[in-house]
Amino acid sequence: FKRTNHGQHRQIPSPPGFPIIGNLHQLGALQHQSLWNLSKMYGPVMLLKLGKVPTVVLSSSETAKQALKENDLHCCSRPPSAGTRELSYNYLDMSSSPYNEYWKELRKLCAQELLSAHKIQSIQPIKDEEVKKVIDSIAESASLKDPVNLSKTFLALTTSVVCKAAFGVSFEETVLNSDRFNKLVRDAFEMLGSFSASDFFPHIGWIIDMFKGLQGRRVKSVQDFDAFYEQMFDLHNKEKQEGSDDFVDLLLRFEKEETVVGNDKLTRNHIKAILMNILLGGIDTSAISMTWAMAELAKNPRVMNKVQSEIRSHIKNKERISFDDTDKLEYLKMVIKETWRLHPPTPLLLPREVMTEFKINGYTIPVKTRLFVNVWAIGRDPDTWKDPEMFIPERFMDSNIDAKGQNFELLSFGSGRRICPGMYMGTTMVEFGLANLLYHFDWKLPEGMAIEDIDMEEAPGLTMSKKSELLLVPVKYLD
Ligand code: HEM
Repeated sequence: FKRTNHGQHRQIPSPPGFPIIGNLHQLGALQHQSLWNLSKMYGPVMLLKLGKVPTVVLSSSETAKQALKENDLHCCSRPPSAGTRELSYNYLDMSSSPYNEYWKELRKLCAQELLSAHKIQSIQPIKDEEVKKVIDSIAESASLKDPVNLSKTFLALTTSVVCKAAFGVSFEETVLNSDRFNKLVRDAFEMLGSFSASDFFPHIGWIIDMFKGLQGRRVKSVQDFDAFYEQMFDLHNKEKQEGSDDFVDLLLRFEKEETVVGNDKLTRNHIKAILMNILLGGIDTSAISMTWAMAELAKNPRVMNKVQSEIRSHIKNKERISFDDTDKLEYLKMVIKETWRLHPPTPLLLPREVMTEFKINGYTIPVKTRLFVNVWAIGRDPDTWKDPEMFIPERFMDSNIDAKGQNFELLSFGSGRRICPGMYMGTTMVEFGLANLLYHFDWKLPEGMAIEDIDMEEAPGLTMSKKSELLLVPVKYLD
């Protein structure tokens, strides 16, 4: 890195580090927060050495735009990582595949066949049914005046919707509701979120991972998932339901038709890797978004009242909210954007790897540099946002800013070639889930709890969930 920068290039500002570990010790448990604090001293383009890996962190909307828009093609690959290699069947999935023909064709296939607006609208009956179950269960708690654990409720909701869309409705009782399946998903999230030494010390890190037992746990997690997928494929082949076209049905059809992706025919391993993306990309992010939104609403009764009035005046006395109803809820959409500004579910996006040298703010970013975009920091940048720490959805009134990847102030889904392909699925899930819970119930704090007691601490991990579970007491709105 030094050689490339020597003489002819300006040095990228960089905090001093130690030999071998570089700046690793400066990454706290909440990496986006540590990096934000460092960026206040070293600027919006900052170089860190994480173990052996040169890493550039971008912390302003302007520098994010230079990378993700003006130079996207130079930096839209992904770095190799031991954790994702195992879970992705050697990078056969969308999120960890390097930028190449295979990734381009896979992404196109998934965008058209699995995650298109048309396909997502076709799974609306699944959402309707799952949300209805949630409402019935909350109504029971309301009649007993019991608090509801909203963190768990949202996670269970998104798990059922994503799994039924992916694996089919008919296996709900036998497989998807089982403890075994829930544990599989939990373990995989843990693997992805855990610190892996081999990602920072390419030649010796695996030894540390082995001693820590991480490597063994990874292999076990993948083996368990593999067995689960095989069981699913068998069930789909044996008990094919007429007219059913869940994601597994579609992918097995592509396999049968010998569909070519990149240079390979689609195999079972490709299908497993794609399903892994759907599960790990789709479940957590939407549930986290809904939990943070409800926590902010509980903390801000004015906003809670305003969003509920909007929903209730639009829906009137209908028993169920339809998919189309949510489209008209402008203030709810602002509440969600404001939630994503302060609590982006993936605060550093997914890491990118530079493929060809380019410049940001006049600094040269060499090939193979790892790139993080600190979306969390950008959402709190006082140069962009007035009163950045305050939850004020009205800031989006009369503003064109949305989270679809063109406004670099709000990058909850990323931007450029690697932008989240599940954006429509995620957004509609969050809008629909929140609209229903806010329409059917008022929400009070548990007895003895004051607004100041709502804890907004974040939990460490690849995705940023609320550390303590959110408990609120529902009061039924209509009987
Ligand atoms: C509120 C919900 C969601 C949020 C906030 C979110 C956020 C993100 C972010 C920030 C990225 C990285 C973008 C980048 O590197 O520039 C990403 C990538 C990805 N997301 Fe999502 N996501 C959500 C829902 C979903 C859903 C529902 C799915 C699939 C069912 C999904 C699948 C993926 C995949 C496969 C990638 C990797 C794309 C690639 O590298 O080509 N996400 N998501």
